[in-house]
Amino acid sequence: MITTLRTADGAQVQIAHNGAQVISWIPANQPEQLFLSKTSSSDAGAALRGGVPVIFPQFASLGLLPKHGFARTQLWHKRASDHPDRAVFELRDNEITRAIWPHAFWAELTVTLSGAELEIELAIHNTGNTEFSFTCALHTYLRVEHIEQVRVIGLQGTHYRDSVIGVENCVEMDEVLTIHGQVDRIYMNAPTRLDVQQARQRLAVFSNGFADAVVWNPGAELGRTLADLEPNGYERMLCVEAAAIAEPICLPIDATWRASQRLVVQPSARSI
Ligand SMILES: O=P(O)(O)OC[C@H]1O[C@@H](O)[C@H](O)[C@@H](O)[C@@H]1O
Repeated sequence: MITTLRTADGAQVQIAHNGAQVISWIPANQPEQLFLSKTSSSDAGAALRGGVPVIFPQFASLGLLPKHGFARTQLWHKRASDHPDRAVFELRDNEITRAIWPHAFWAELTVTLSGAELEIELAIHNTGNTEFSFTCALHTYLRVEHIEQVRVIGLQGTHYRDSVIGVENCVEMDEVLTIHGQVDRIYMNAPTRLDVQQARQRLAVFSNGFADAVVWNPGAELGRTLADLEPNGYERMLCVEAAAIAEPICLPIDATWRASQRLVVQPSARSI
């Protein structure tokens, strides 16, 4: 099932209830901003390759749980919203989640749309009687014209883990990051604003409450091995993820943690 929100000025976002996964975002008078692979798996229990998968309670294979946790493959429940430009989804622990991760929780994803902006907020609440910790991410697949022409600005001086070669504590030297081949990095304590520049637009990626940022592109070789990535799909996508990985979030009983990612598009290289 898919929920579509539209604003009066023509912006539109689509969210699949499976995974509470945003799968399309078209700002007012702009082209589609999110990548969604044409060969995504439609199998129940599989996440779509693209949009904004919600990663919880474990990022990647950095722990004992299944890769990227279970939130992206669970069916979320859409709540009634009092705002036409906002959709709210929730997921509570159930038999499947407890078999993987023995904690009582409630997760809420709030998607808010306005003319040139999309905001996605993730909230996690501990409803159990022991504290727990988790890692998480909003695994945003940006749609790009061509990966080799994309410029990511804002990471210079930030420490990162290079997950391709498994090396910790690298430092980003470049003022402008360009992508050539496989890139898989966790930038720690990343700036709260990154800019993704292309010939015809600039996208500002703001994060609030997520300490880390992940930049991922599989490159040609790994891309070919991903059955759900369309041929040469790596050329048309770049993941810029808002994440909490390096310092897992420790949530006491009855506490709530919230963090968000906000995307703002501008047609030219003007600053926002
Ligand atoms: O193929 P998946 O499970 O969707 O994961 C995609 C990628 O997600 C990224 O966030 C990770 O940094 C990569 O290591 C991983 O390969």
